[in-house]
Amino acid sequence: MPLVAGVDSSTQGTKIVVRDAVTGAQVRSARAEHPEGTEIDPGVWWEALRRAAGDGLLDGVTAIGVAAQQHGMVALDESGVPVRPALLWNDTRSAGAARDLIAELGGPRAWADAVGTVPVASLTVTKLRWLAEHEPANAARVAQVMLPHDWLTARLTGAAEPVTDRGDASGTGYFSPATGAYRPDLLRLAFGRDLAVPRVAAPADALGPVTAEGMPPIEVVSVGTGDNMGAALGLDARPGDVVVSIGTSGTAFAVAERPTADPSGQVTGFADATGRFLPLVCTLNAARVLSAGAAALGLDRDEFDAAALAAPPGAGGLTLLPYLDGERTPDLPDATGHLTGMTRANLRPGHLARAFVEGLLCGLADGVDALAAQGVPVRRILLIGGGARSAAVRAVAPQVFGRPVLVPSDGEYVADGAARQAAWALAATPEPPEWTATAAPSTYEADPEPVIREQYAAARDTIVPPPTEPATSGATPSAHDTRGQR
Ligand SMILES: Nc1ncnc2c1ncn2[C@@H]1O[C@H](COP(=O)(O)OP(=O)(O)O)[C@@H](O)[C@H]1O
Ligand SMILES: O=C(CO)[C@@H](O)[C@H](O)COP(=O)(O)O
Repeated sequence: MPLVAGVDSSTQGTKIVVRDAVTGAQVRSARAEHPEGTEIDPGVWWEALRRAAGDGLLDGVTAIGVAAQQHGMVALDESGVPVRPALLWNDTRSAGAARDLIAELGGPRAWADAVGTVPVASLTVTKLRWLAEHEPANAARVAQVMLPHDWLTARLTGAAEPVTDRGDASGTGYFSPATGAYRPDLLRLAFGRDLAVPRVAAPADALGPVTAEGMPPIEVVSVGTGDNMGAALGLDARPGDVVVSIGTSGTAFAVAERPTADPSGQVTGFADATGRFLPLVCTLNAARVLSAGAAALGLDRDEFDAAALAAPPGAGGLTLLPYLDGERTPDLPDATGHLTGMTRANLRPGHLARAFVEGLLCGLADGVDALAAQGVPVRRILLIGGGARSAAVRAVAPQVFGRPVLVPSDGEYVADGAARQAAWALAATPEPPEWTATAAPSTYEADPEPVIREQYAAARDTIVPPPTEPATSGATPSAHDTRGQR
């Protein structure tokens, strides 16, 4: 049986799965951690990949693909050496650059029309501006810019010409998913001059063999993609499915046949890994809200979940706005968390734990509303990512989203998507292979508890300014919307 491997190089770690190319059955898997931080030497990703791939994990593998955290700026000199550590998607130092770039192009709508996305600090284009302004000596040495998955794919193949896909390219801010072409004018606007960028390959292209020293002789490397695009492919998400991922980032996204262009900036109009589109909302605060809450309360994960589940919906009036690392959606890069509604009666560990779980989920429910406002159909919600392993998250999610929530069997869906792309490149078929060896998701149901989102919306609206450009494709701008209480 031919074997394929998928790599997920995400913020907190590298995960690799090896699957049967035909059925998709999982054969083995491994992971290696990344250090904390919002900038990192790309070599650390490579070493993590090699560690995870150790002990013969990739023996017998015929094709491999890499999906990685989106947006990270890997800026390289003439000889392909990084001029500085990569700035990651969750680094907010370029928030001022984002504001400047929006003004210089003529406002948020101009950006949404140009590239489907209004820049925030996460986008590569703003990091290039920051580099040009704050580190001119480094900027002067930059010859080419690429994304984390592009860099890892180039390390695997050793190819002189770096390659990317339209999914990951769509998160740069200088590529239009609607036209499928780079916007070198926007790169120049940000950086002041041209830079070499990777060639955008077709979704199922096969790039050639792995040539990296110390790696097994794998025949085919696929084009790879961004991690959220990888998850959509790994889950085989179809129109009507909204995936809510609780990893380092919180994301809500859906596969769409048409591009989106949300001038309110809440929905980023990305491309997917199959030739379609991937409207997406991303928050900076997700699974680590749970670990921060548990640490503050001196509880382990299970104790934290049990405490949250013992408290009532709405936590007796306690509400957390979980902007612990600043926030991206809503666009509040310098925000901190807010805990409101404290009384002597609700200042108890269980109520606090519940407020952390509810605050995290309400931010993502706002994201689902923002997708719906762009015309994205919401028929099923699929919950994935490390945070979806939490019993409290699984139980509270249907109360917050106001509908049942499906939790696919525990797995690494980003890595699975990269593996499925590798199998696609191997098969050279028009569509990705249908994998049959996937378990049915578990369904979590509960009565909607509108009080949770009402409290959250009231707290949020005291600090979130109304959008300067309202969302246009749907009914209501979501940052001030509690329609998720269906
Ligand atoms: N049972 C659990 N309950 C709550 N959080 C969890 C659980 N298991 C893992 N996590 C959290 O999930 C996060 C990792 O999720 P993952 O989706 O792998 O992130 P990323 O892809 O960004 O590296 C970590 O912050 C970890 O603490
Ligand atoms: O910036 C985004 C999406 O636009 C993030 O979703 C990153 O792609 C990082 O993902 P995780 O490490 O949380 O999976």
